[in-house]
Amino acid sequence: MTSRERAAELDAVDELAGLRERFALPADVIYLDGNSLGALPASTPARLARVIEHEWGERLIRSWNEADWFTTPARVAGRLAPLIGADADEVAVADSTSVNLFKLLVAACRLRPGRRTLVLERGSFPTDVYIAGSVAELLGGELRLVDGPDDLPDALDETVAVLSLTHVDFRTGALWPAREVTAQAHRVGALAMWDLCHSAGALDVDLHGWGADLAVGCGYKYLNGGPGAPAFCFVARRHQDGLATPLPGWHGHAEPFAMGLDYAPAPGIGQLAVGTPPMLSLIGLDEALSTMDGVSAKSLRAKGQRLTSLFIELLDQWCPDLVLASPRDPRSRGSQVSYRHADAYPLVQALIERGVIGDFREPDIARFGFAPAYLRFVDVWDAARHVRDALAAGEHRDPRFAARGAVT
Ligand SMILES: Cc1ncc(COP(=O)(O)O)c(C=O)c1O
Ligand SMILES: Nc1c(O)cccc1C(=O)C[C@H](N)C(=O)O
Repeated sequence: MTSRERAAELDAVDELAGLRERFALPADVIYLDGNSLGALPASTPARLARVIEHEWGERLIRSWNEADWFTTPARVAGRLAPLIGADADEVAVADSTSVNLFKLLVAACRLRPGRRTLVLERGSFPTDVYIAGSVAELLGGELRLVDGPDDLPDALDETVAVLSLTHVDFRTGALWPAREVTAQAHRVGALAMWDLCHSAGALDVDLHGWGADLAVGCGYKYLNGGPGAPAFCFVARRHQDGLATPLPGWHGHAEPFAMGLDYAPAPGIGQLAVGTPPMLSLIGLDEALSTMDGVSAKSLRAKGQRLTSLFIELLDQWCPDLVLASPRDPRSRGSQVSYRHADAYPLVQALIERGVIGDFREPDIARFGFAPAYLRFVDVWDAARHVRDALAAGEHRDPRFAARGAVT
């Protein structure tokens, strides 16, 4: 790929090209941070304005029934399920990923009585490790951390209740082979749980195909639900009879308005609801998922692989000294590309000033996320060009960018 015209040709034959206009992206920005906060769907402002002004403002409490607020979580779960290879009644949309990790890690230990070891990867997103550590402490169990796939045979034994892994490494984009690793956990009788924060909406997640037991993920990255949009949980149907949440809130009660003092769980996945759903955020997620209606996870994944491969190919040519931190094989990589660089922080700031928004992750990672729903191949070409030009101009050494100001 040597000319921008070839990138434009790829856009011309891209079957997902039409999706871009469903998003409201600033004209002067190339947005490579959809793996942290997804873009705004064009129809979300009007939908939320209607909900605020009419459903909340005019109809007030009546909207819980009239506007189907009570059934919205299940409806949103139904829209999300096909993107993660699950059935609608195996998915709950509620709370944050952190809270859902807590609910499902405790539930996993309860589904495997007598076992109290939780196995996680040291490089997991930190919240996963914090929550699992707390669950281990509360249950009098052990948190065992592995460094990678080679450690699994030693770490997995008959004491393990659950192996919980982040499907895509948030720093490097490296991907766990989910089907094989799920089977490995099952061979010792453990459950396999997947954190899909960096997968849902960009990768061909296939929870049924993998044989996964449990999963969590967030709604505000590639699913574009908006900042702090509710997260999701998945519990395979075969585990739902034995499911026992540690957070028995009234929205997960079989009869919330009976207001009885005894907790009776709602059937199936329903008990994973806890308190009142954040309706505005939830409806934001509903609207965002409606922009993906009919879009297959497979086609998103295929485009994401081509976008990331093009970025790597261009930077290999133009900046051969850059150290790729992501796997070269697109099948082993999520929808992001990361580079290690001594000046990664100022480099990212310089790029942001140029309108190319990626992010920095400690200690030395410049991270670029490629949301297949709204990025074009010409964006990839332009972004790579900016990386080349910023480095060539020494902008990463500009003292203006040295001080760590931004936190995201
Ligand atoms: C892999 C992963 N897990 C968990 C989280 C935490 O999600 P939340 O802030 O919704 O709890 C994030 C992002 O913040 C993440 O990237
Ligand atoms: N959840 C975030 C937030 O509240 C503020 C800024 C960034 C985030 C993120 O989601 C970060 C993201 N999980 C990551 O992979 O780094």
